[in-house]
Amino acid sequence: MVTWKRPLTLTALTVSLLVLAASVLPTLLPRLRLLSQHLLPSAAIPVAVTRQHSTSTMASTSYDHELHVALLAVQRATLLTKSVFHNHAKGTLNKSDASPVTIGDFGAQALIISALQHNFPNDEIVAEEEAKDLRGDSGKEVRETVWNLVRHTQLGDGKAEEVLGGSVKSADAMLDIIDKGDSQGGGKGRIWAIDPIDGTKGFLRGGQYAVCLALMVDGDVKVGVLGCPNLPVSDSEPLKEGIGKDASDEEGKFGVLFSAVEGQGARSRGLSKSGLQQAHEIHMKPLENVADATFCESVEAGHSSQGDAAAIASKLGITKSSVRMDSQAKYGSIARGAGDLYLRLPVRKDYVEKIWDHAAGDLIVREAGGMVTDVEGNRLNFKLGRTLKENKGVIAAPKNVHSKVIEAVKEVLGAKQ
Ligand SMILES: Nc1ncnc2c1ncn2[C@@H]1O[C@H](COP(=O)(O)O)[C@@H](OP(=O)(O)O)[C@H]1O
Ligand SMILES: [Mg+2]
Ligand SMILES: [Mg+2]
Ligand SMILES: [Mg+2]
Repeated sequence: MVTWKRPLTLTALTVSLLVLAASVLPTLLPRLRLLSQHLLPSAAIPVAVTRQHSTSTMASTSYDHELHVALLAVQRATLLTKSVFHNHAKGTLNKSDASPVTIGDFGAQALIISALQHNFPNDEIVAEEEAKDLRGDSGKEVRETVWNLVRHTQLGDGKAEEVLGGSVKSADAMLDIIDKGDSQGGGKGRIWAIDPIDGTKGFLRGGQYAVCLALMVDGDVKVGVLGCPNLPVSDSEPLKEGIGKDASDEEGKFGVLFSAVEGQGARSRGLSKSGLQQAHEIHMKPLENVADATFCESVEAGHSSQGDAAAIASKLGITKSSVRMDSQAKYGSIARGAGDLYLRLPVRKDYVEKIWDHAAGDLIVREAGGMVTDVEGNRLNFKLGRTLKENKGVIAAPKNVHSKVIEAVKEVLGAKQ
């Protein structure tokens, strides 16, 4: 019996100690927290976040590593698209929805996913393209061309290439990498959205296009990067459609790389063929009177109703003619103050916008001080899968005039019903 008595006494003692601790701790905890706030600078208070990927074990919500990888991955992909533009027949195929896809789209998607898989192997990826047309005998010629582009595209900075995990191992590996972008998306976990070439029609015409990458966490965009090789480097150059000056190519610089991290503002820097250039903050241009606005819209009348945009502009008293440019370069352009509004007005009732066409631009404009909604004034909802099925159109504007623009949009679109 003695052998039972000791443990029983010990257990009783432990239980009374626990009861005592439970009664004292609630009164002690707030005091301890107060004390720690006085003793520790706020930056030293750790913020816990569960990271799923294996390369970084540091708990942080800064997304520094994600941003760094995304910037380098997009910059490298723009080298491939530039090379396609200057040195190749574009190798255009028609997709099932009759929209074009080029060897540049496939190659850029392969390079970006390869970098994401190297750094964040557990993250999901929603990307626009798939490798189906590159497989088998019928896909051999395009596959070989894309493979040659992918394996020969490198940043001229060894450290940057190391961050991205170097080159893709084989043509077959490249096809599987392209198809890793088949996630169905949704509102849970870490999901990257990739548009390897947004504005493919602009790319083919020598107009604007953008290489787009965004990280969503539980459906909120946390990191957004847009590489726009044909935009002028300077934020103050007037907004115009068409190709930017290519002369700077000789110095290894061309176009612009926009980026934003939620809560940390938006930035831009020149694109380069090597490491990252120095970045600076960008902001929407202050606009007191909406009648003074410059607005941008799609070049393609099939993507956005230019008639409705003209009617809305006239209701707002806007007299400047619209600037038409392809791709998410429109988001970047208003975020840097080169224009004021972006109007995307539905042409067909049955068209659903894709998340990769908007995720990066949405964050970049909001972080630059703007507001981005659909034509009803609702925020874009990235939680619903590969498409924005709850939203129609896009209206991006400085915060102070956004509701005025939505009023005009509703009047014009409402009158058509
Ligand atoms: N009927 C339609 N309405 C709106 N957007 C459309 C559309 N058909 C295609 N698009 C999208 O418009 C994007 C280009 O936008 P913009 O007109 O602003 O340049 C295309 O991206 P891709 O070029 O990546 O395929 C495509 O996803
Ligand atoms: Mg497309
Ligand atoms: Mg697109
Ligand atoms: Mg695309």
